[in-house]
Amino acid sequence: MSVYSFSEGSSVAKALGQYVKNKYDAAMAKHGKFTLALSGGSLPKVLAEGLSQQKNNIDFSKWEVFFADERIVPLDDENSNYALCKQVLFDALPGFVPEQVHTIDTELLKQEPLDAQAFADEYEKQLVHVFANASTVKVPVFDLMLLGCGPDGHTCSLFPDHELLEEDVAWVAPVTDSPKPPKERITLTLPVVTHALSVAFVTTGSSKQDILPSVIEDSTSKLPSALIARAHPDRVSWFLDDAASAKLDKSVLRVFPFQ
Ligand SMILES: O=C(O)[C@H](O)[C@@H](O)[C@H](O)[C@H](O)COP(=O)(O)O
Repeated sequence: MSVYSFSEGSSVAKALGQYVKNKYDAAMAKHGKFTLALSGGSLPKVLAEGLSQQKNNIDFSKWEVFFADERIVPLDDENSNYALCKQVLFDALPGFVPEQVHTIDTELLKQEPLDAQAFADEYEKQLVHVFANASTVKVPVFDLMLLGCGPDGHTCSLFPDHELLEEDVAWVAPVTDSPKPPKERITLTLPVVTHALSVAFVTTGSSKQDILPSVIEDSTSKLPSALIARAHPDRVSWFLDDAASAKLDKSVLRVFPFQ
């Protein structure tokens, strides 16, 4: 696991931009596109700042973007992860192809009562379509997952002690009891997240400093972020600021290698 900590948010953003560009280059060399899953929360703004410094080096039309989790709300709702990403990323950087940014199917919002499972099933179909040559593969393999980590150790919409941590069949699952509002969401499941070629957690601010030692240093932790980080430690990077990393043992911190 590579854990990086930076003195300020702008340095986290710059390093994240360099890291994503590096993963994008590797994916382009391998299969001519870049498959990415994105979380909401604070991540999109940090990512946007980092990518704005790389925009002349990246062809965003080659990006195939899914949401690692999404709230079941209209796409222009203030709670929509898509709405936030549209504002700071897809409209702000040149070249994103709308058909390659995969949103929840808002037609399903018309159904009463709301059927979260239907949203998950439809989103899984979009994954099947994009990862079509995955017909022989049990799980889609993303080039990169960009995730947050909540103060309770949750990531995506996978919450501590939740039954979804046992899910080993579905690629996308409904959540109807999210402790973080809104309650209704869909999320990629652990099998999908842990099969990604690379996973980066982007976590800043002092509200994260108490949980990070359990997530990063405790090899027995059952917290969702820890389960992902431990699945393939060599594929996992953490982008922290010094406020978030304050309670980590300094020996876990690495020097950021990309320039
Ligand atoms: O839709 C969501 O709620 C997010 O995808 C969620 O999983 C987020 O990544 C974490 O809660 C961390 O959020 P912050 O970075 O804002 O703390």
